[in-house]
Amino acid sequence: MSAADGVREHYNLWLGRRQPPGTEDPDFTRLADAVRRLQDQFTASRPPPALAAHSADTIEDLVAALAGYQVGEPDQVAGRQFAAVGRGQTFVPPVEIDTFDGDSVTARVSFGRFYLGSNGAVHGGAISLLFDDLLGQVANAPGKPRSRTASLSVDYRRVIPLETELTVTAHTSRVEGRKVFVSGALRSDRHLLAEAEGLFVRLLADQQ
Ligand SMILES: CCCCCCCCCCCCCC(=O)SCCNC(=O)CCNC(=O)[C@H](O)C(C)(C)COP(=O)(O)OP(=O)(O)OC[C@H]1O[C@@H](n2cnc3c(N)ncnc32)[C@H](O)[C@@H]1OP(=O)(O)O
Repeated sequence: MSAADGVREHYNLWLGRRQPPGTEDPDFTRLADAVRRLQDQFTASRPPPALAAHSADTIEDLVAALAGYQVGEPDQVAGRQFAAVGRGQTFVPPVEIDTFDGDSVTARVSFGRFYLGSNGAVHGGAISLLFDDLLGQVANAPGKPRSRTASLSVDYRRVIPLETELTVTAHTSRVEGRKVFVSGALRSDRHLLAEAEGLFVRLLADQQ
């Protein structure tokens, strides 16, 4: 298997996996962290018009500079910086793994201002996003056949606070043929905040 195939094999599957050799990109990871901070600052800011216009000019220059370096999915580095919290991507909130035994994971997460829904609460879609990504990683743990989300159900038990360190857990609850059921929970230090049940269906050869 070539190095390129090795990267493809691990396409966006990071939990329990090492960074494929030769794919580390610390400068890109730093860029992703900066974009993430930009998302938070942008969402929270109310700049005067001149600063808004100047910021737009600056970002448009950056977009133009990056336009010359677009690559296809096999060569993408975003989301594949497995050693870094946030993985060099800016979509899923950064999850810091504490334990993972192949079937269950415990981790910490904090939602920045970018993920605000309203009235101080994290957007419900961001919670589903967190669960889909983490439960999906458990379903696709090393050595397991590839699977995709068929169904994801989230129960929102309490308002989820921004900018607060929370604990997120997930574990495989059962496997029935091609169906892998993964459960998840999000907790503060005092409360259960949300729970999720995911069904991940193992792919057939022609669905890979
Ligand atoms: C290359 C792969 C890479 C993996 C990506 C990793 C990225 C990591 C990113 C992180 C992770 C992010 C992950 C993501 O976000 S993955 C992205 C979001 N998900 C998708 O795009 C999946 C789209 N759907 C499909 O492709 C097909 O529907 C699949 C493949 C899922 C099943 O279609 P297929 O034709 O193959 O199977 P089947 O229909 O015969 O069903 C089989 C069994 O399943 C049961 N069933 C099915 N659906 C449901 C349902 N909704 N509720 C309850 N049950 C359901 C069904 O009754 C049957 O049960 P049984 O009768 O046998 O008992």
